[in-house]
Amino acid sequence: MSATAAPLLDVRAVSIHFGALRAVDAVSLRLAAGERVAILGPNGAGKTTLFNAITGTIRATRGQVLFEGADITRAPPNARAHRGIARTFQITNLFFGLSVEENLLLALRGLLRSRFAVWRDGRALGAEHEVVDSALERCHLHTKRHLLVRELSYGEQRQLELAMSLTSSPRLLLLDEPAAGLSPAERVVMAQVIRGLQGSVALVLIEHDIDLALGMVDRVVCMAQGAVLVEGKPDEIRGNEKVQEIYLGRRRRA
Ligand SMILES: Nc1ncnc2c1ncn2[C@@H]1O[C@H](COP(=O)(O)OP(=O)(O)OP(=O)(O)O)[C@@H](O)[C@H]1O
Repeated sequence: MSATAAPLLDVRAVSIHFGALRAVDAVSLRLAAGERVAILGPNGAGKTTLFNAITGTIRATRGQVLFEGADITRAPPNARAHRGIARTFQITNLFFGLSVEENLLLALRGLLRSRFAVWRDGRALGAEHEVVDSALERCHLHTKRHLLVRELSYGEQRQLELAMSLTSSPRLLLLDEPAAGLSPAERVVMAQVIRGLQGSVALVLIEHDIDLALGMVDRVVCMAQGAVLVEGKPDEIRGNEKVQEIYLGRRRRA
């Protein structure tokens, strides 16, 4: 990030309290355009709560969240989505009896309802197909476009969730455990898809598989007990004793 450019995302000393519990305690996080950051940490560290404060499903008790310089601390999730922040759709939002392409068009039209008139001229239809083609390519689903969602493997359905999030052309995408429940082979594909997004969209991802996470991002923020314990590049995190103790050590004992 250059010294003068405003960060894409600027989380400033955000705290989130649930009664007496400080689930997130004065956490700051800055992301440049296109940067990819993983949030790691043991159960209860505050990862999901911080993530939700960025998407807007939880409001910060203290601190500020800025996106492209605008204060969105109090903005609801749909206003944040309109500004360019997306999170993955859940499989429960997919229409299993419709094709992959139809699901993507529905995601896109849901978003575009207010931008285009109900009727569409040829130019708008062409623009829609460009967005759908690009999402299919980027999520390795271009050969599956006419299949029904129920005919996809579980891994492909997760890829489709990601593709649907891309239809809004977000500048920041939040991924909550994108590889959870996938087979080893499906995890490899998901990691390729996520790495392939490099440069086009900034990412904040929570992932419990530390090796997978370290291979997908530029920077890692490791949280414990609501605070940032360590922050650094994947190689620095791999060799960090504190991280090994609280995270890798925990996993070795498991
Ligand atoms: N809505 C809520 N009300 C009360 N406490 C909550 C709420 N949401 C989370 N917490 C508590 O806040 C703390 C942080 O939870 P959070 O889910 O953010 O952790 P996490 O790092 O995402 O953990 P995990 O990896 O298990 O998902 C935990 O102690 C949790 O019990």
